[in-house]
Amino acid sequence: MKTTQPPEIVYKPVTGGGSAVDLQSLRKVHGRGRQAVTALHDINHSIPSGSFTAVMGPSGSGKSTLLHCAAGIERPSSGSVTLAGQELARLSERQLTLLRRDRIGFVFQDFHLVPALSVAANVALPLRLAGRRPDRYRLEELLSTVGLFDMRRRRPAELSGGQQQRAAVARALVTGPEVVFADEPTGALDQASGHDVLELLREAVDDLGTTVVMVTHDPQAAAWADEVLVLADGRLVHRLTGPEITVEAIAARMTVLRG
Ligand SMILES: Nc1ncnc2c1ncn2[C@@H]1O[C@H](COP(=O)(O)OP(=O)(O)OP(=O)(O)O)[C@@H](O)[C@H]1O
Repeated sequence: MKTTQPPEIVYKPVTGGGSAVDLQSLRKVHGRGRQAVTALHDINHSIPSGSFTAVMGPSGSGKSTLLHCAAGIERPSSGSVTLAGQELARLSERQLTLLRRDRIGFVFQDFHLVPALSVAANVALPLRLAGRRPDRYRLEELLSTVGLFDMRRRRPAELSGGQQQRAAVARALVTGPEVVFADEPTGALDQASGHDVLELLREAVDDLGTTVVMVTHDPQAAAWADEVLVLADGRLVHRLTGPEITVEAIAARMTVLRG
């Protein structure tokens, strides 16, 4: 019997100047009927390849929903998302899983490290899951970059929160992803540890050409970005770029929204 396999993804490399994430008329409704909540209304935005974007907005404004739709974790209700050159609606679940595994990195507020594995094994995990043998030299270089080489044999519980998050950033970068999505990566950290994590994300953009998209509540964290998107009630209500981005300007914008 002839079986029809979904075609493997043909990756279009995202080249300089292109967009890493493209959102067209993106709309997301959670739930149905009377329970329905429109979390995103008609969002149009392109995130340039090799840039650092911060997504801000009051609680419930749609930040996580935007991140999840852009990363292919949630399907939009309508509109389109193009991520790393792929229009997500055209991909099967398996293709989407492969795209996320091979081309995308994730960093979460609460680290999501595997407690039973060493730091080195946690960092190498995305490669193992992809059936790729980690290159020892590259892995050690990455562990050194995030300042964890000497701690590589420890378990996550033997690290501070900041060290755990640096391990999580290394894990997100180990496959050489085009886009890293970070959901409140400094939310559980003190200021000094948060600074270290933001510096690593900034270096990934500047040195490796990675695109970083980060949800944050913190104007200090958002000030590391090249562009700050501000959401309110599921709409993109403001953008700050370049010299407009200062901690004070971001904080002032958030204060206006909180009323
Ligand atoms: N699974 C869901 N089912 C129903 N409503 C949802 C669901 N997820 C989110 N929502 C609603 O969608 C809206 C946007 O939620 P979202 O989590 O994206 O906001 P957020 O800006 O990330 O909030 P926070 O800063 O509090 O994390 C909110 O009104 C929320 O209650």
